[in-house]
Amino acid sequence: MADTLDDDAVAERLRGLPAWHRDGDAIRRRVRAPEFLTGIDIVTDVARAAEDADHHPDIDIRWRTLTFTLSTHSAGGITGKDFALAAAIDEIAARHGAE
Ligand SMILES: C[C@H](O)[C@H](O)[C@H]1CNC2=NC(N)=NC(=O)C2=N1
Repeated sequence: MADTLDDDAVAERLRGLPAWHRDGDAIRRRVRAPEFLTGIDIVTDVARAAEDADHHPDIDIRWRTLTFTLSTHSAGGITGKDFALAAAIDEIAARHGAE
């Protein structure tokens, strides 16, 4: 099981991923897709990355706005796995022209 990161480590890593913020035991970002179906493509690509990593986000879809929430449930907090998937989500969002 991955170790949870302490508050300072979470804050330090968030500085490298400015689209993300902390909410309790999770990190979260909103992605605004150019079109609804582009948002669904983003969700599909994130789902594939999540399966590859065996680490899965909570995803909220509202028209063109996607919200991704990452936490390591088995560890009861935020771990390096969450930041690795966060970076992958940033790359996928950028590739699809999302903000
Ligand atoms: C057995 C498998 O590795 C676990 O159930 C994984 C699957 N995906 C997961 N995703 C997230 N976000 N947290 C987990 O603890 C987790 N556990």
